[in-house]
Amino acid sequence: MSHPHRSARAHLGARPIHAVLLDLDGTLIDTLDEFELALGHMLRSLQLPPTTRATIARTIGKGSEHLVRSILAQALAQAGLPHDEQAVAQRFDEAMRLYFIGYDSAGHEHAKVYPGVREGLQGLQALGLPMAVVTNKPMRLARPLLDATGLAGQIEFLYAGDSFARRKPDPYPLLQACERLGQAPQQVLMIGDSANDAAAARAAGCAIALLRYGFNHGEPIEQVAADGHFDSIAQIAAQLAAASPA
Ligand SMILES: O=C(O)COP(=O)(O)O
Ligand SMILES: [Mg+2]
Repeated sequence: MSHPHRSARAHLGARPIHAVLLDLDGTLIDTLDEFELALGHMLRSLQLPPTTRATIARTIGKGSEHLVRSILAQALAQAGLPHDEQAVAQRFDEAMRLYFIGYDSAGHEHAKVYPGVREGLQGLQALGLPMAVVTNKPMRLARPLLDATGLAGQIEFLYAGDSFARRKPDPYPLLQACERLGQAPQQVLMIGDSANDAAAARAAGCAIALLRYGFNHGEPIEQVAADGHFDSIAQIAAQLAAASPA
C-alpha cells in the first residue's frame, strides 16, 4: 500500500512529511517487564545471579542477541566465572533458547502501551500519514506484541531485527520501509527513543523525532541531536498538524 501522489498535509519545521516509521521498544510499548521476566528465566535456568531493571533498560535497543550476550557476560562475571568472548559464546545458544522460552511464557499482559501512543497514531492517521514499524526486536517477539496490544491494525507493515541482514543503526531497514511506502526518505519521519534510531534515520536521510520516556542506552536523550524531542507521540502528531498549511 503506498500513497505517493498525496500532497503533504504534515510538516516538521519546513520539511513536508508524507509517512512515519515507528520504533517499538521504548517508543510504542514499555516492554521492560517482559524483558525482566524473560532474562530472569534465562539466568535462573543457567543458575546465574539475577540482573537489575536498570541494567536491562540500559542494554535494550540493539536487538535480542546483543541483550542476551551482554546480560550473560555480566552474570558470568558476577558469579566469578570466566566471562570472556569464548566463555559467553559457549553458552550463547542455550541462553537464547531459554530467553525465548522465558519471553513466550511471560505473555503480553505486562506490555504497556505508553500514554499518548493510541491518540498519537490516530492523529497521524488523520493527517493521512501511512505508518510502519521498524524495530530491532526479532519478528517472533515483535509481531505478537503488536497484535496483542491492537497496534498492528494501525500500521501498514512491520520490519523486525531479523527481517534483513542489517539492522538499526544501519539505515537499510528504514530505506526498505520508505521504498515500500512509496516515499522519498527525506519526506519520512522516524519516531524513536534512542541514539540508534537517530543514527539510522540520519544515515537514511529521514527526519527524526525522539521521545523522552524511552530507553536511550541509559543516556539522556536530549544529548542526541534530532529534529525534535517530545514527551509523547500525541505531541508529535499535534506539532505536525499545527505546522500543516490549511
Ligand atoms: O529489541 C530491542 O533491542 C530494541 O527494539 P527497538 O528497536 O524496538 O527499540
Ligand atoms: Mg527503542
